[in-house]
Amino acid sequence: MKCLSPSILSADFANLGEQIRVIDEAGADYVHIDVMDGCFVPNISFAFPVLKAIRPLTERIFDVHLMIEEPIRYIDEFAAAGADIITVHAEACKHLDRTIEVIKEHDILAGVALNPATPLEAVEYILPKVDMVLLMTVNPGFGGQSYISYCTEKVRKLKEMIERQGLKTDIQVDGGINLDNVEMVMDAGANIIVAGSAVFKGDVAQNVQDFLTLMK
Ligand SMILES: O=C(CO)[C@H](O)[C@H](O)COP(=O)(O)O
Repeated sequence: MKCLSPSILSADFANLGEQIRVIDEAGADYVHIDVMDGCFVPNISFAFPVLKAIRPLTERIFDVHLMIEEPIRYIDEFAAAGADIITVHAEACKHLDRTIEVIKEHDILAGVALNPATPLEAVEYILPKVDMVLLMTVNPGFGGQSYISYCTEKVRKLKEMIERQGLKTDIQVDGGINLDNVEMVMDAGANIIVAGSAVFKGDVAQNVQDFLTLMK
């Protein structure tokens, strides 16, 4: 299953509700919600109040990417605010296994994310417990950066690791994905595509449709 997950970090916040309606009507599968704490990453974005405000606007999957230190402290709040998937960074968790367990207790999907330079071994043992691995393809913190080319090989190796373990874990890529490189990352094995600036710059509905056409 291939899914497009537009990152609202790049949306026009003054018209956030309207932008969510546009991506929903254009057929985006997920809404990617980047939560940043100014500590794990050098930027601060938004959290529960924004999730709660936009939750009634769409039934699309809320794909919540927590770029925060020790996310275990806030899993209950994000689940209550309407998250369908919560992804935490392996680098941000003292106890990754316990954090994943807490997400699963809410009967929602659990993901684990890795920064570009973090080796895949960091997820080897947790793979059977997670629904998705998010490979960052830029250094997290900001939209609009360029794709880091060594990440393509990393996606391929993750796909092999997943297959070796007999699993069907989703592979999400996030950062610098656009209409020119989306087929390359899908060929490498990614099936959940996050795109921020490539969706929200210009004609948002057309951009979603262009991605979905290439992702068929
Ligand atoms: O997680 C993120 C930043 O940390 C964003 O989701 C990501 O950068 C998407 O933005 P763009 O597609 O513009 O690169």
